[in-house]
Amino acid sequence: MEGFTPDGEPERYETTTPTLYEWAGGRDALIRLLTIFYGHVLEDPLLEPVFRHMDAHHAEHVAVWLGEVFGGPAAYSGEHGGHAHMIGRHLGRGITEQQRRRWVSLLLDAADEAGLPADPEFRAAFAGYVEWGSRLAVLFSAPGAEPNPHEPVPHWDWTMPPWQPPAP
Ligand code: HEM
Repeated sequence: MEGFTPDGEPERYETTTPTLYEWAGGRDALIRLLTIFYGHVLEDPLLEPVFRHMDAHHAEHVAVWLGEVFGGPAAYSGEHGGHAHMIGRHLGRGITEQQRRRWVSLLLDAADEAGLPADPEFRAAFAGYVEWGSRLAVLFSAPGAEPNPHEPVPHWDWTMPPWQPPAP
């Protein structure tokens, strides 16, 4: 990475950028986030009918998915059926744009409530993924959609890495 000395001279230094998973707080933080989120989903008139019969472990499974996407353990691929399984859970559901918007809005609110890092860099990456992924969910769920089940679980990264002080 390149920075500048106090005299304005270029200076090179090494930093290790943490994964989004680590920055978020790891598994516990994601479980807290998704538990809070799906609690609110079930109180929401637009989303409750969609999630009324969700699996008892749904929040945990989506936390594991997000963990893998954000650079944590590849546990969704290893233990939960990977990308193909996630796609299969959305097929034929006909998710509307209004429902997608509400889903995104509640998840961003839940990030505050769960105390996820509020720095602009983390939230930009988080919101970017949620916007992208939720639009894909709408496409996967549309009548006649035939998404490719062989794709791997996506990996999301910083759009703008967090600033970290140079190593001494
Ligand atoms: C970034 C966006 C999204 C991600 C990452 C995501 C992720 C997932 C995953 C991983 C599963 C499978 C969970 C398991 O293995 O048991 C799932 C299921 C499901 N998703 Fe999504 N999803 C997204 C957006 C949405 C949206 C916008 C809706 C609807 C408004 C939705 C509705 C559902 C439903 C109804 C299920 C099945 C729940 C059950 O019966 O257990 N998803 N989602």
